[in-house]
Amino acid sequence: MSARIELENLSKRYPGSPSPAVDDVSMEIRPGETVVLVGPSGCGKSTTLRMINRLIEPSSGRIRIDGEDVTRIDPVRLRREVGYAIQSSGLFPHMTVAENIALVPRMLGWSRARVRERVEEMLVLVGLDPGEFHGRYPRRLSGGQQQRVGVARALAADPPVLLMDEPFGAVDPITRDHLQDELVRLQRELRKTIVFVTHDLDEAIRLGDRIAVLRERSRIAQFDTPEAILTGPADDFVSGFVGAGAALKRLNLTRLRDVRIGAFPTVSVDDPRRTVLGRPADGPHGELLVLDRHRRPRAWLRRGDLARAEGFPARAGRAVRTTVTRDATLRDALEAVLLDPAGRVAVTGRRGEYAGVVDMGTLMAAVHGMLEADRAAAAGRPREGRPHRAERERGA
Ligand SMILES: Nc1ncnc2c1ncn2[C@@H]1O[C@H](COP(=O)(O)OP(=O)(O)OP(=O)(O)O)[C@@H](O)[C@H]1O
Repeated sequence: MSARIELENLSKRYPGSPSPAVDDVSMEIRPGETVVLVGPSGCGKSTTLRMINRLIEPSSGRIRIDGEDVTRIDPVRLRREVGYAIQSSGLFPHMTVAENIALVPRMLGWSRARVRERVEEMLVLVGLDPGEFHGRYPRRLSGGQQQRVGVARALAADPPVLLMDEPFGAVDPITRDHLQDELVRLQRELRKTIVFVTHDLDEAIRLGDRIAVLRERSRIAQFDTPEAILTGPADDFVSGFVGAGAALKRLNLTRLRDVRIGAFPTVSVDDPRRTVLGRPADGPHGELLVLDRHRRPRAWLRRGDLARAEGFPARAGRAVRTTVTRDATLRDALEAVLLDPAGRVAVTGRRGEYAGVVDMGTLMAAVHGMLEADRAAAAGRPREGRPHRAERERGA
């Protein structure tokens, strides 16, 4: 369920301000896409966003959701149709996690049983164990957990539109990366129309199907795909904002699931010694990867390890310490490969099962492929029919 959002000559002048905070903005956001508004502090991103759910009334112009003027939609229905998540989660401190999530469904008059069921469902969706978190108060949650509850609350009434104002702004960088990945995963399932505000370009690149780079008074400097903005900034303002390292930033655009990962020789802990000895360690690193009974990467095995180990192969080799998931960006994978003493890292699927091995060779081949595609695009090949980010990542 998703909806089209149209902003039409939208302006906002705060009382007493000499100039408008938002000046004559028009844009169309397609159903099911994630649009990120990015721009320097004070340029009017939040004001623009909050006019969509009427937390702020426009001075002039119009906003339509699926063709309907939002000023005509009654406030209760608007809450149902537009979820809203903000920095520092905005949870009510005197309410439990469950009560916070139940807020809009209750307001809509859902039955107790339905509300209870929905709360559980939302907690599972954002990766929190209902038994553990249901009755907790927000002050007893970490920053990242609070943000998850904030997202669960915004999604509780299954709104077609989700507005997010720097929702991950207040958490540490690692948690933030994680929450961004989770949002990409959620969006793959939910396909909401999301408008997301941030001043962090990397976040915009990771999350946006399209990015609107805003300058002062929310004027649109460029509104396009992340690739187009990175490879063809419209003017000096955008290139200044994109800054140096555009090629490196591109690594954030691609996930391991989208690139070819070469096969690597593997054996199982249950394989008899003879089978393992018969298996040449013929990978690019002269190693075999030992998988446990659930096919999870367990140890790297070299020729020399074969003779030494007792209880072989279960206790042989070097334990696998770092893995990356297929949802990791190439940048995350590059970081892991650079930090790995042997320059290779095992890739895993959702349940930790083996999915391949990446090394510099894999990453370079992927980057070269991307650059070639860029050159082809620059040579004027049509880009119509470009699938949404979520579809691209599903491999559609
Ligand atoms: N309630 C208000 N009254 C008067 N001026 C306001 C009000 N809220 C925001 N402004 C002004 O409007 C402009 C845009 O603010 P807004 O919060 O929309 O920007 P932003 O791009 O979201 O900024 P940031 O990234 O720093 O959150 C700023 O100059 C701000 O000072």
